[in-house]
Amino acid sequence: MKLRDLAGILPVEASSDIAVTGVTSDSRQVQPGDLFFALSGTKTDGAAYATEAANRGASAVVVAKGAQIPGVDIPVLFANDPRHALALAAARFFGRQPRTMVAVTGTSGKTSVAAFTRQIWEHAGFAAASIGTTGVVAPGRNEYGSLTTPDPVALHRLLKELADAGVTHASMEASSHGLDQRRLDGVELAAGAFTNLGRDHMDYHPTVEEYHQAKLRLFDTLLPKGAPAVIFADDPWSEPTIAAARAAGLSVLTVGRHGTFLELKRVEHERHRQRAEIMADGIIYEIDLPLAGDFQIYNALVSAGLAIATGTPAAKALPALEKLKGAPGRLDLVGTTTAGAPVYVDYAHKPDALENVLASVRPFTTGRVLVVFGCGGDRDRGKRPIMGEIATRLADIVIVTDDNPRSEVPEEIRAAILAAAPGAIEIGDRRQAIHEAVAMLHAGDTLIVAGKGHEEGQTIGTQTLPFSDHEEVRVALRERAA
Ligand SMILES: CC(=O)N[C@H]1[C@@H](OP(=O)(O)OP(=O)(O)OC[C@H]2O[C@@H](n3ccc(=O)[nH]c3=O)[C@H](O)[C@@H]2O)O[C@H](CO)[C@@H](O)[C@@H]1O[C@H](C)C(=O)N[C@@H](C)C(=O)N[C@H](CCC(=O)O)C(=O)O
Ligand SMILES: Nc1ncnc2c1ncn2[C@@H]1O[C@H](COP(=O)(O)OP(=O)(O)OP(=O)(O)O)[C@@H](O)[C@H]1O
Ligand SMILES: N[C@H](CCC[C@H](N)C(=O)O)C(=O)O
Ligand SMILES: [Mg+2]
Repeated sequence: MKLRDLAGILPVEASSDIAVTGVTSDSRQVQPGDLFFALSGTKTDGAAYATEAANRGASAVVVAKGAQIPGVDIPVLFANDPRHALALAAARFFGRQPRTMVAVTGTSGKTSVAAFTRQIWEHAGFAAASIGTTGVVAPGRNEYGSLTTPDPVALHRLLKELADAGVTHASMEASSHGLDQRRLDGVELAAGAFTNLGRDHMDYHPTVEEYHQAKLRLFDTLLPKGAPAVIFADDPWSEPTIAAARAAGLSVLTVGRHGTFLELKRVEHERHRQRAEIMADGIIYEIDLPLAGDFQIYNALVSAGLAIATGTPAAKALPALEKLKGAPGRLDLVGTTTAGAPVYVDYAHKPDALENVLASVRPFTTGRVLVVFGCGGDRDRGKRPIMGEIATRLADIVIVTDDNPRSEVPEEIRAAILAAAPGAIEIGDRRQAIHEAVAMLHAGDTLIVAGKGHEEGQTIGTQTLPFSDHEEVRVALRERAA
């Protein structure tokens, strides 16, 4: 590609035949010929690395208008919004994406909705992929992920690979960080979805309103006019989201008890399944959803809404719900004690999710609900006492442990939770906490190990040690049975 091929995105001269052999926003990754985007970030300013990028052979550098930049002997291009320009440039550079792409935002349920939408499409016969917190899943491909919404360069490289491999449909998670940092600005979206809004990432967004505004970018900025916006209708934040989507000229499709596109007429929650009556276009579908957790029917409705909105007939999409498999680590039944007490691993690491998961196992627990959880270090400190209070209110036995303390002192994180969790037991070592909890189980009890879900490591300081809640639960159950 030539620099002039980025016309319309960057102020390039029509005659600029400088070769661009890649795009990157990290000076450490610059290869000769790359176009370097100097981004101002949360820790540092990429402009400070322009010289390093030039020394490594960058073809040109893009900086924000008005930014201070050291003198370099390569062309310097100015952009109003360099992150937006990077996303568009990455899309143009890689050039291909699956034809039908959808993105889902919301505080909880994104990973589940992305996974369910892929499964419904697969069921309808499409080559489909999902991209998000748990990684990339596509035909012949299943990779562990890191970011929920990958950075634009990684994202568009991936989208090209998927398209080249014949994937026609892809669902992705749009995190509030991803939306705010313009990571998906270059993706052509056929539809978008909203699940719900609760407290999350208060270390990044100053207020809940601003957090909501970041999520709304999907609807008011990214989706093309007239595109379908599938919105869960029963959340306190549904109304303002619907209003914003309408104002942006989208075709609003609501799902849930208050939904008109997919109306939930009746639902019976059972321990490992939900039986639901869903009305679509005047026809009632009786669905037996094989997943634990009251909230999964809502995620299933949003997913079916996305599949139908992008062309899968309701008569195919809704029956596909009967075959859904949960995303890894989302109210995932790992095993039961010999007396039949179930142990679930769940990714609830924020207040609303913890509240939902504990509330949804209570009706099926004749004995006690036990919960093992902690809060991540270098993340929102405000949620710690809130989660302590929720656990104490909704569980009978609360064990507070560590969950990725990162650079913080683990005892201090635990103390912040314990301050609002009278009677809770403190066991810092997560392995020991899980083993002790499993040892406490009697017939009729339910244990939830919350916070890490699919994660495969425990980050202490800057080191990530291998750790899996699934594995520890399995070992503890085996030891107990022996
Ligand atoms: C806080 C945050 O979101 N940071 C993201 C952001 O980094 P940043 O721009 O703030 O980085 P920075 O360190 O200040 O550096 C500024 C710029 O200088 C560049 N640089 C830096 C050093 C150098 O030597 N040379 C150089 O060029 C950097 O590459 C960067 O472009 O942009 C980077 C590129 O896209 C991301 O990798 C990075 O994610 C970090 C690793 C992260 O942990 N993000 C988490 C919080 C996150 O995004 N989470 C969400 C939601 C999770 C969920 O709830 O599911 C997600 O989507 O995963
Ligand atoms: N619709 C929902 N409403 C409330 N809680 C939910 C819902 N869906 C999932 N949860 C809870 O949130 C946890 C995370 O679910 P999921 O991974 O699907 O959401 P997410 O939005 O991708 O979260 P993250 O941003 O952490 O990746 C689940 O383990 C469950 O406890
Ligand atoms: N993507 C989220 C996941 C947090 C999961 C929890 N296990 C923690 O480490 O806090 C984050 O990085 O904030
Ligand atoms: Mg997710």
